[in-house]
Amino acid sequence: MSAPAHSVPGHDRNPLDDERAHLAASRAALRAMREEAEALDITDVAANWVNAEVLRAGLDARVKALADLAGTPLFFGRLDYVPDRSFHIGRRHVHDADGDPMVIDWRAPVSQPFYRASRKEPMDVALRRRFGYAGGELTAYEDERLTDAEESGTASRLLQDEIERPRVGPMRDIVATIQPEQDEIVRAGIEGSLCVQGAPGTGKTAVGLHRVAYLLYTHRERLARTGTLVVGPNSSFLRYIEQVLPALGEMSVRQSTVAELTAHVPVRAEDGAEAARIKGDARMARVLRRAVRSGVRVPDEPCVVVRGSRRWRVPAYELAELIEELLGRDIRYGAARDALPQRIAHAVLVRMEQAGEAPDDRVQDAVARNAAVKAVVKSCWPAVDPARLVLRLLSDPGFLAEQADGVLTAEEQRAILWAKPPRGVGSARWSAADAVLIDEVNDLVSRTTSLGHVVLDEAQDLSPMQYRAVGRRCSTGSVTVLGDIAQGTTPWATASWQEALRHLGKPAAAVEELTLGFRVPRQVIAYASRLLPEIAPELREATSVRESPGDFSVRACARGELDDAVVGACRRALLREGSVGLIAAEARVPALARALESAGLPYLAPGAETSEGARLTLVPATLAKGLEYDHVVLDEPAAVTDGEPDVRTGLRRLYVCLTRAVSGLAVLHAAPLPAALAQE
Ligand SMILES: Nc1ncnc2c1ncn2[C@@H]1O[C@H](COP(=O)(O)OP(=O)(O)OP(=O)(O)O)[C@@H](O)[C@H]1O
Repeated sequence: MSAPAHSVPGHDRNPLDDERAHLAASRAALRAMREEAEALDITDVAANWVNAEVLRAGLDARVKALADLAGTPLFFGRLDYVPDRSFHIGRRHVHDADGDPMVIDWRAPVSQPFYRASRKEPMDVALRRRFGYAGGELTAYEDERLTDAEESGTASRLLQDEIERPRVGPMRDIVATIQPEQDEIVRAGIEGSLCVQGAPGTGKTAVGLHRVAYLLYTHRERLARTGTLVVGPNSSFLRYIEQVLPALGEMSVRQSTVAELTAHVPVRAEDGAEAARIKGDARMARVLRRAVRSGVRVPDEPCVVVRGSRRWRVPAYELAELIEELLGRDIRYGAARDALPQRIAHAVLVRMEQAGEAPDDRVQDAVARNAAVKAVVKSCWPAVDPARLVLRLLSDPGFLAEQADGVLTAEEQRAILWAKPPRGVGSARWSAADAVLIDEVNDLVSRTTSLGHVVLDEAQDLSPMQYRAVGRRCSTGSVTVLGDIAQGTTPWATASWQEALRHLGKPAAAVEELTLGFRVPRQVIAYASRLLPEIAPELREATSVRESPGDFSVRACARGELDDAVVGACRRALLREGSVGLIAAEARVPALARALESAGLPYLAPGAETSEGARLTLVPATLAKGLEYDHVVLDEPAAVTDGEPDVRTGLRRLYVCLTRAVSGLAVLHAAPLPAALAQE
């Protein structure tokens, strides 16, 4: 590979000049494409006002997608195929006035070798060129001649610079530097569901977002119809990632937390760990299924329908057969309830025909709406209100005992019963886990609409019932599950991906592993990995592709000096380039906030966008997951572990906090460190 070049011997013209000319021409072509879209007159083609509005909205979206974002390179790479075909690769497709491509979308099949081709497998690529930019200006290029036996393969400087670049602001796309093992996940087919286990900073979130962009490009129409969804752990995380997909030209992807997906009631209470664990257990699905059907009964009286002067009688045993038959079928409770009046009406029609009448469909519909038929349905297959049903289950010990018999122990039942039963759905103090139970009942009553593809990030933290809630939102679509078992910090965190996939309803999904760490410096990841034998002994230690060793320090202070020392560490970190995250146990946040304020250091809350002018964020340990900062100051690890209900969860929380750093980590403590971290 040649180093970033500014001139090439033997050539009069600097290739950079040619590339700059191509960049200018591509920009002009993009401008022309946008102007053409803006100028399109739809009055002749749109038959009516509604059509015109739909067309206009589509065009507006197209014009927006054609914007030439200042500071974002229009292309970042080039592939020369043998013989003699060359493509520039960028975020979007650009063509000239004749329709010939000037820039190819990174997601197109011809772009794939940019990410995958190697000396071992050149994939017909003679030359791969990467471009370096400063702002929107092309400043360097780097060539790899994959079929040239003379050239030795060395690491790409531009790639390395991109990885090491200091961070500030929200998460960025990685489209110019997706690595081969990541690309395999990004471009995996839409039919198969996938699960990715990866250590901190291996790019799981980045890969998941690029995968959505890839699938939208490859299956545009299908996914426009069925929809896509990205599920993340909390709103500050979603704010951190929300600009990646729009930067890739994709505006239509919904991003949500599990809590938002299941927000059927206002959540006003928090469960204790034991109650939450039981409510999140998959056995609850059995209890709920039973509870939904608990009101179904067989009648002991016939149904008598009066029409004109005649009375038609369906005997009780025949009604019972209809109900038994519906119970035995695998259809939703609500669908069966809708079907029952038609079944009874059909039984009446059979009798009419036997009596020589010739009733048609309209008669059947009328009979189905007859008061006597409705009365049978009401008493034998009662309507179920999901929130009311869950309320009854959690407040009526007798009802719960009946539905949970043989499924939950008496002790478990006691643990989930409300101490003080609420008066009604409106006044109940619902917890997040209760909302998930209501979501399950909703689905038992009427099927939840499935999306085309769902990306589930930080998946290790979900309870089995939460997996089920996500699973029904992709029951006929596919899912990409991303997570790290070692970062599971809920009492119900999943122990194995196979189990999680079963609850999601995708037991056949392949489990892949990402192994290269892009975020955390080598020394820091080695330090954090000392916790692995205790928190996830089956997992391998993460690697780091970062060249710079990073700053790393652990400092013991006297108890009374800790706050000042932490403020001092933040000050020092702010002298460097990039964002600074002060991570601390929730209980320590108020004291540290006061210390920062009296020191005159302004700070942000997690999720608020960092900028050159506001680079320090005070992050409670519970919200650190998924985020990253150039420099991390970690306050009092013992307080972080003490904030969790058990030792393993505490150490896992600490592992998450230790692995947020991009360039440097300073650990400050007054209390003793956990044993694994205390050893020299
Ligand atoms: N191929 C790549 N090129 C450049 N940067 C990358 C690449 N892959 C990942 N990164 C960067 O590494 C950092 C970590 O990525 P990401 O947050 O996706 O990791 P993660 O596996 O989700 O981490 P965690 O488990 O801690 O949530 C991000 O800044 C991301 O942009």
